[in-house]
Amino acid sequence: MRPLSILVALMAAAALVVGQQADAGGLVGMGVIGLLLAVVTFRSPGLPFFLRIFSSVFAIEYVLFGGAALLAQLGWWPPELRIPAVPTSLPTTVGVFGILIYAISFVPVIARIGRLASPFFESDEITTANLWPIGPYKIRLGRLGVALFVFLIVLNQAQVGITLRLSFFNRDMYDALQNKDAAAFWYQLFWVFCLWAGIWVVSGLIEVFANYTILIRWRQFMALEYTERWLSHATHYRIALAGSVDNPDQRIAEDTRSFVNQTYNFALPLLSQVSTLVSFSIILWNIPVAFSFPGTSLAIPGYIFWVAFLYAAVATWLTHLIGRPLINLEFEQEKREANFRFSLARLREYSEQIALMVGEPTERAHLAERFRAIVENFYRLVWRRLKLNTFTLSYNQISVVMPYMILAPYYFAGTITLGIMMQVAGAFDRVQTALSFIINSYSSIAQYLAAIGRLTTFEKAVDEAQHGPISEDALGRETSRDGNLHVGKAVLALPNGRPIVRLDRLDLGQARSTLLIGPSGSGKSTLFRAIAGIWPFGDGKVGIPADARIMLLPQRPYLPQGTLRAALAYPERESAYDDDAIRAAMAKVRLGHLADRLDEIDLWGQRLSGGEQQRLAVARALLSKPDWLFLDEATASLDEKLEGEIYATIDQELPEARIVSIGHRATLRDMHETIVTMEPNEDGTYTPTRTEKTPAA
Ligand SMILES: Nc1ncnc2c1ncn2[C@@H]1O[C@H](COP(=O)(O)OP(=O)(O)OP(=O)(O)O)[C@@H](O)[C@H]1O
Repeated sequence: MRPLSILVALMAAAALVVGQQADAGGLVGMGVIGLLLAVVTFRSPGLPFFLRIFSSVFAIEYVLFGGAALLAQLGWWPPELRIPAVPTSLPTTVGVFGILIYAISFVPVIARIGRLASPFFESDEITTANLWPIGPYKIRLGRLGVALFVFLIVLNQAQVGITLRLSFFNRDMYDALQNKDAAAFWYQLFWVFCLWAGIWVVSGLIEVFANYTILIRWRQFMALEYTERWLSHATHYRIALAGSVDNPDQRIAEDTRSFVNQTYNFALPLLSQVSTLVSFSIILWNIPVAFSFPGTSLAIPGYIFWVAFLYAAVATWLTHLIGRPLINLEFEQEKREANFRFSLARLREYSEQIALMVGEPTERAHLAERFRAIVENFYRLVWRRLKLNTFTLSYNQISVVMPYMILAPYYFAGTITLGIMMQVAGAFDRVQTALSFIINSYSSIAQYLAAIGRLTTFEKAVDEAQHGPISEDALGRETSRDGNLHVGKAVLALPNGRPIVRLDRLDLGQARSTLLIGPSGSGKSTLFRAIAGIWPFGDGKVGIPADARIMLLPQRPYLPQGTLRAALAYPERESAYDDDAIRAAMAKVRLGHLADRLDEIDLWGQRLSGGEQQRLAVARALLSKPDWLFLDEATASLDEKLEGEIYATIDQELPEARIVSIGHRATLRDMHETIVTMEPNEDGTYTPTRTEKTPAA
């Protein structure tokens, strides 16, 4: 950025010197703006990367256009080019844009957009791009993103240039019509129009391709990045426990898409609207139509421009007043839609349980309730949109005739030609469309802001789960040196802060197997969760032997989508174990009858019986051979005999592993060396206490 800011400063200084000598106010203005631009360009490394892209583009354009304007001023502009000389207003305008970007970066919502959008453009990931005619080549994803984005910015500005050129075609064509000059008319139509319209079409096609490419890559990057952060360190579980954000799935799937599309759909059109505004404003400013304050001879410079400007500015302000409540309504709508989807997904997941309980009427009522919430908010949205549309539609209609109403008296008086009137009508339309960009896209702005809000709260929740009050560090981990696993000086609490387990020290692993028993709700599973490092509420230390591999089998194991083999290998990949090892493990947990269906894809979580699912989970442990195996009522669905056999298998197959079980059955006592009981305290908490082992009755 530094070399660029020096270049800008040099150009500004040159403009000031030449401007001063030639007494050219335009050049002096360009120089002053340039100096300011040099300062903000110098400071722009402090901006989010995404905004820096814009500010660099403007700084480069300032230098290029500024150089051209300077040449023109010095009379060195080559006439052979047959291109009109660059006016000083062009570099001045892009300079103002550059300064504006810096200024708006302090607006909180813009800073937030910059922060959310930047990681894609900074990504170091290597990817393959297919660029015709070069073919596929490797490039950093961030670089590809920046290249495409800059290309699209420049293309958009070029398109503004083409529209500007076509507005002159309009003027010349109407003048030819008015003068009944057939040759000039056909020349304009065939040569001027066809050429520029052709360029316009081709640039539009290129834009569509570049646009879709950047959008899908950007979205892919964001969705994967959010998924990774959500999944790492059991963040998804902790966020759900803390209840800090609703529907994270919607945020990853829908809001990233909405953010990427809308950021693009606002940034570029906004840029081209502002460029349009500036370039067509110049046309309006120079229209030879005078208006004096009544009773005086004081003329208003740029009268038509001011009319267009005030007309659109007042309308934009009114739109904002009418449309503001849409932002919250859109936010609420998305939330209610996501709640409805979530309820449907849960119904599918618990389909069997619901069918067995004949819970369909209750489910139907619940779903109807959720949909009623959608409809309720939807009507509020429609009502608000109706109010907004009443205004915008009327406004758009009035805008069609507005310029003619203003200009007709001048045309009839012969002050302006038909061509000029038509050109001004077109320019008026462009200027007011550019200014009413906000008016016409207020609903999408509301949706955009809602998506930004949801992504920001999601990021905050992820951050808290990883570094804040509900992070892994809440119940700190340490390395145990004696080979045992211990929990020391700990208080485990509920999400609302109520303590449920207190203990000074609990050592596990001195005995090969330990059974944890106690009343229901006394915090046994919570203690397991704390040992696994996923319970964020409370205080204390959990000591784990270095490099110890821990596996925890819950009462209801999770079976992923896909083949039975994938379910057995989970959490490893499907191909992690060879066929023989898998079949042997299945036989040991009495699942041999399923050995032929290993590669069948099914909803295994709904297909297998509860006992089969629990044995499948034990087979995972046999395959993975952990150092520590925690079973949280992991065999509760088996009959006592089978449970005994499974424990004997674990004993035999994992001779090195330490086993810790939670279970209520008396027969389990015989299968463990020591017993730890959750003893009640006076304050309603429980403390795990080692107890004498008495044989089962
Ligand atoms: N996410 C949660 N939010 C609020 N309360 C919770 C949460 N998880 C557990 N609890 C509460 O914490 C207490 C201990 O639960 P835990 O599952 O640890 O008990 P447990 O001893 O394993 O019970 P059981 O023998 O019935 O399985 C219970 O009162 C339970 O309702």
